[in-house]
Amino acid sequence: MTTTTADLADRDGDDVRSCDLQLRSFGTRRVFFGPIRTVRCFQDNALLKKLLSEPGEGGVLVVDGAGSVHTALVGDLIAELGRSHGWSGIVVNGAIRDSAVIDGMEFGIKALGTNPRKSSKTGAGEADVPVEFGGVRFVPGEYLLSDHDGVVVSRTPIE
Ligand SMILES: O=C([O-])CC(=O)C(=O)O
Repeated sequence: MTTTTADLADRDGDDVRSCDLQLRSFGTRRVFFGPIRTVRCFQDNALLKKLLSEPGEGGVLVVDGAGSVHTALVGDLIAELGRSHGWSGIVVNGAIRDSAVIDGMEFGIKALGTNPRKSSKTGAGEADVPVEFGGVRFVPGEYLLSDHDGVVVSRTPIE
């Protein structure tokens, strides 16, 4: 991977699909990319835990938690599930916890922030549907690159 999000912004100009949210970075993998899978949920993390327990095949899980930072959608155990199942990283429109541990993990996470309060575990939500936040539509099967400058989505694979 030599392409940066700034390269994609230059390539696509006004059409660049760059997320406007100023997400915080966690984990040692500060650059991650791959095909998109999605979960939409609200303060409930059973569904995303299920997906991260399946082979990730280098994908990026985009979690639309509706911007709620009231509960943590990801903690160190769920992050480790994703890392060990071959996911490249997770982008969360919501909060995480156990951030000190996650910061030492070879994994990539971007999230709005942190909150130690746990989420419910009913499985409510939807998987693999298009989600939208920060002015970007995240479409399952399209490609996402996250680096030091931001998060950008592309219809074509990023190399
Ligand atoms: O289980 C949770 O709700 C999140 C968590 O603490 C973890 O992943 O370690």
